[in-house]
Amino acid sequence: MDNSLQAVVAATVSFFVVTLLFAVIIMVCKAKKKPTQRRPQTRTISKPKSNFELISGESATFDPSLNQISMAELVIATNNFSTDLIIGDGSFGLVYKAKLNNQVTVAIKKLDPDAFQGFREFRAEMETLGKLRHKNVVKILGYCATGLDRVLIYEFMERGSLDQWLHDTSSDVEASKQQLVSRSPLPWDTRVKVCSGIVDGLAYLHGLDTPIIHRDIKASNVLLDIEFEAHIADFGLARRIDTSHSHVSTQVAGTMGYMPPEYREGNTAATVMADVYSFGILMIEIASQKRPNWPVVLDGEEVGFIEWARKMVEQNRQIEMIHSNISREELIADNVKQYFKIALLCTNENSRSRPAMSEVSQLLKQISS
Ligand SMILES: Nc1ncnc2c1ncn2[C@@H]1O[C@H](COP(=O)(O)OP(=O)(O)OP(=O)(O)O)[C@@H](O)[C@H]1O
Repeated sequence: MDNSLQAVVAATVSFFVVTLLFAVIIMVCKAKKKPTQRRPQTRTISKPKSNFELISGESATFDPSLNQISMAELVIATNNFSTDLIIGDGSFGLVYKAKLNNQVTVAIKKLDPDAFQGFREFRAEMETLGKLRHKNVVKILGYCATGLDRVLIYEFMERGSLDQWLHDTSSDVEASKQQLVSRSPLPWDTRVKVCSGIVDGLAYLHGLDTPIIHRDIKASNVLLDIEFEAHIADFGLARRIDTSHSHVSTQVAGTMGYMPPEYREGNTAATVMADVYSFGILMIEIASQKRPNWPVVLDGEEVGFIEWARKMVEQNRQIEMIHSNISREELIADNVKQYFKIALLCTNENSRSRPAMSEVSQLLKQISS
């Protein structure tokens, strides 16, 4: 090998040695930095607990002041989720009545881990309800998220849901009878009070900087406290809307009988006016105790719920629309007429002609005062 070839080989070998050395140095430096740079796989809120395991990013939009309650405490409080303590059975899981360590009685909703929807429900409730504060919106007191279990803890509503006061729901959950204060027909004034509470809750949601559309206003989503104050519950379908747009496009959501006519016409935009319509239907249900998704017999003919209401009002038969278990002596004819007038305004076929909830609140106050 001549001298020049030897020089080339030497230069190449030293180049590789130096490059290898640099690579090793860089790798060592990276390995040293790794522990401080790595992002945690799960995110926690304020007080991480050993059993706390949210999906990455799940907690990002929750109110940090919400209490994390351990599964161990819930198991003790519910006697291992005993069937004796069941007070409700919703589409996302069972609801239990229990007393926590701090002696506060609560309603515990254990979402069904098999249902994917259960996870969505958890997120939706935490992201919307978890941040709201209004006397007519049910409060979340805490939550538990461990493994696949998702549990929501609410303030306990002594008088259960409104539908239990309007319809025979005894077959739903027999045990609930022992857990809730006994029921008797609601007096007329109480019904108007319940309506006012729902209206004030909805006016609050719709009046937020980023308004919230509930999208599933119905009797089973209204809970009653000991004073018959209404609390809007179940925000699993709720949507926040950007105020720069009057609506958000979405899939049709809600419950048959309460859904506005624009949904039938294929207009799937979610607007606050859909809530106004559902509330109008609920007002008629509260007075008549008829179920909105069942046909009604009017003068020997079967008609739809809203058609029945409109025809009865046209014929000036408002008092007849009120369920027979309400004493006629309680009723003031003008107030009853005004009540159904408001209900029909809210259920106007044209969504733009429906009143805002703040307006409905004023109109209702005229009856209740
Ligand atoms: N905070 C609470 N206080 C008292 N009872 C409650 C509370 N939350 C729920 N319940 C009871 O549990 C029942 C089931 O509630 P849940 O919200 O799971 O379902 P739902 O609204 O009745 O039905 P769906 O989920 O199909 O809309 C209610 O009807 C009510 O009787």
